[in-house]
This record gives sequence, structure tokens and C-alpha cells, in this order.
Amino acid sequence: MDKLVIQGGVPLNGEISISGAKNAALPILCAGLLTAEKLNLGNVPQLHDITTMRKLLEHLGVRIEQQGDNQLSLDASGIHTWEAPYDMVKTMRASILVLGPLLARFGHARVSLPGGCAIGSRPVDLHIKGLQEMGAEIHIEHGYIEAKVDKLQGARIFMDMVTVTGTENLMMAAALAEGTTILENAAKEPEVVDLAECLIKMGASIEGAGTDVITITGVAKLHAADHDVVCDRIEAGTYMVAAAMTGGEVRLNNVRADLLDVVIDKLRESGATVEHDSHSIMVRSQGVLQQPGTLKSVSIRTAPHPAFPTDMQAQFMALNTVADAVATVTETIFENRFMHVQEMQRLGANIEVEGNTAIVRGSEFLEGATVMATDLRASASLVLAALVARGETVIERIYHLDRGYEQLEAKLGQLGARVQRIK
Ligand SMILES: CC(=O)N[C@H]1[C@@H](OP(=O)(O)OP(=O)(O)OC[C@H]2O[C@@H](n3ccc(=O)[nH]c3=O)[C@H](O)[C@@H]2O)O[C@H](CO)[C@@H](O)[C@@H]1O
Ligand SMILES: C=C(OP(=O)(O)O)C(=O)O
Repeated sequence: MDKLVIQGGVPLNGEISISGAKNAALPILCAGLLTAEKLNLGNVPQLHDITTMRKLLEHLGVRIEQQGDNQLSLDASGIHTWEAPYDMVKTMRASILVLGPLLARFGHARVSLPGGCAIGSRPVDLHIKGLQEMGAEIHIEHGYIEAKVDKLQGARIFMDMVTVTGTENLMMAAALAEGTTILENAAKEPEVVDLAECLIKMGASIEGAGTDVITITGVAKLHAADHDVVCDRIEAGTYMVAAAMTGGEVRLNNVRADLLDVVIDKLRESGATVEHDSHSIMVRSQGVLQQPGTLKSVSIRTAPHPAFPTDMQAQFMALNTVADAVATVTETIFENRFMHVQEMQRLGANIEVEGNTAIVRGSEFLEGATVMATDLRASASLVLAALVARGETVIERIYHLDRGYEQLEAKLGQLGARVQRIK
């Protein structure tokens, strides 16, 4: 299994380009199932999760052509099965996003239950309840969601928790339903908005994406479209924290600062300077390498967008391990998203966990060690800690990073970090 070896202690300087968002590209690839015409996508990141989704869509009968490094063309005119098998779904939770489109276009779907994952239980009851309210007959049998309907009917659906994938599944289903669907307490994440924009280009009638009430008026058929995936705000946020921690001056290109308001606020609170224009963000900081204690501790609490994103929690935990005082990090979305804590402790971090809150006392320095992580953002946070740790850190199980960070070592290397992948 591949490992990353990082020699800490180098301030980051230079510029890199931010990739398309994994969490937008995955649902948008599933939107390709909604039409028999071509969906041409640009800015699709080359990631392990994208390969997994391609395999699942190809298994269903979608023809996918790679037309450039980041361009894919999907043709779902020849779907020959409505089944997403366990082996394909278990490795990636976003596979559940084929459920809504298959049911809406073909009236049938058989999708393995995704089950829990390292960060928590991650139920899909709200996806199922919403589709039932639209008239689908759904049974869970042998670990599979079996769904059938003659024609989905528009409905008023209230989701009692904010779920990003739930909102996306129901929005795609409603695009081809008969009548109007109103999704209440919908997720407002930028990735939901990007999916809605792609569906609108395909002929869907959707209003309110980005607010908590989304209204979708079903149409008989969707058509061909071209769409570029929105930038990855979490990838960008991760490099911004890296720059703040190590010091130096880093410019991110192909990024939208308006998607990162809360992250930018928190970085400024930590003492970093953040400037931006319409397509780039610059982070400048003294960092902790020259002078420990120059970063201020910043407390965070994760919550649905536009509040602080759960996908940036681990990275800010890393920042707080070398900041000047005490911060609390509270996770309200997932019950088990603190797996980086034990590994950061191996690097010398001072963190105590009480329920869903971690109390992080900043240390003067971290020390390199061998660590591993069991999920994507936890792995990213260990990379950040390693960049400021004294000596060498070995990060194991980096397949998690390959799920979500395009060319991580190359990008960090471009900024001057000493990072090497060992096969
Ligand atoms: C609101 C929020 O921060 N969403 C994040 C969540 O999205 P996503 O919406 O995909 O995550 P989930 O759907 O798994 O869960 C969000 C919350 O809703 C609950 N839930 C969800 C669906 C359901 O049918 N029933 C149910 O109870 C979950 O237990 C969890 O507490 O994880 C993604 C990957 O880390 C992030 O990119 C998203 O930003
Ligand atoms: C946890 C994440 O992804 P997934 O929902 O695919 O597990 C993530 O993007 O941080």
C-alpha cells in the first residue's frame, strides 16, 4: 500500500490550481443517468472516487468517453440493468445517488444499502422516505433497496435533517416526476447548487437551489448539456490551512472565495492574511515554523452550509494543535469524526475529547512519527500536521487521500513541501 513520507519544516510558497469538487462531480455523473442524450462534463477531478463511480455507471450501461484529462462525455442511452451491487456501493457512499435517477427514468432500481462508514452510521432513511412520498414502493431486502414506481409524482417533502446526498437524490428524481416537488429543509451546500445548475442546463425546472426550499417542476424528458464542475472548496480550504500553518505566501487559482466565507473568516481569526479576487485566493502568514505561537487558536463548530463545513473540521484541528492557546472543535454532523485525534497525539498534539467536542491545547511543536488514518479528511489533517512537525512523518493508508485530493504530492511539491510517495 502506498505511503507518503513528509519532511516537515518548509514554509509553503507559490501557486497551484484547485481541481473540480469531488462532492459535486459524483452527483453530476449520476445526473447523466437521467437522459438518453449526451452529458459533457469539464473540470472533473481525476480521483479514485471518480473511477469508482465510472465503473458503477459503466456497469449500468452508461458509455463514458474520456476526452481530455478532466473531461468526460456520458451516454446513458443503453442502460441494461437497474442494479447497483454491494461490491460497488460498499467502497463509496455516493453510489446511493444512482437511486433517484434510475427510479425516475426507468421506474425501477435495486441499490445496495451503503451502510455505515468510518465517520459514522450515515443512514439513508430520508432518501427512501422522500421517494416513497413521491409514490415509489420501496422495500429493503437482503441488504438492497428495491424500488418500483409507474411514474414518480411531485410531492411536498420535509427532511427533518439536512442531508446533502438526500437533497441531491430527491432533486434528480423530481426532475423527471409528474408535477411539482417542494423539498423543505433542503441542503444549501454549493455542490447541491452546482448539481441544480447542471440539471437546469439539461432542461430541468428547478428554483431555490442554495436556499432551504427547492421547488422542482418535473419535465417529460431531459436533454444533452455541457457543464463544468464547480471548484473544490474543501481542497482549497485544505491548502489554505497548510499555508496558514507553515507560513509563506500561497495563491490558489480556479477557486471561488464566495464558497469559503466561513473558512476565510476563521483563517483571518487565526492571524493569517487572506485576499481574493473573482478566481483566486491568496493566503499569507508568518506560520509557526519560525516562531511558535504566532497562530491564534480558533474554536469551530460544524453545521450545515453556510456554517462551518464538517469536511474542514480535521484540518482546523491540525491548525489548533500548534496555535497559541486552547480551542474547542465541536462536530455536530457525524458521530465518529475524530479519528485523527489519536494519530495527532502520536505527533505530540495535546487533545482531549469530551463527547462531540475536542479540546485542543496548542503545543510549541509537533514531532514526526508514523501515522495512519481511516478517512479522507483525517488523512488530510495528518498531512497538514506533518508539514509543520519536526523531522519525518510517514502517513500510511493514503488511498483515502487519493479518493479526494487530485495530485496532492505534486501540488504540495509545487509549493516547496518535501513530500514523497512510496509505492
Ligand atoms: C450537512 C452536511 O454537513 N453534510 C455533509 C455530509 O453530507 P451528506 O448529506 O452526504 O451526509 P449524510 O447524508 O450521510 O448525513 C448528514 C447528516 O444527516 C443524517 N442523515 C442523512 C441522511 C438520511 O437519510 N438520514 C439521516 O439521518 C446523517 O446521519 C448525518 O448526521 O457529508 C459530506 C461528506 O463528508 C459533506 O460533504 C457534507 O457537507
Ligand atoms: C467523507 C467524505 O466523503 P464521502 O461522503 O464520500 O465519505 C468527504 O468528502 O469528506
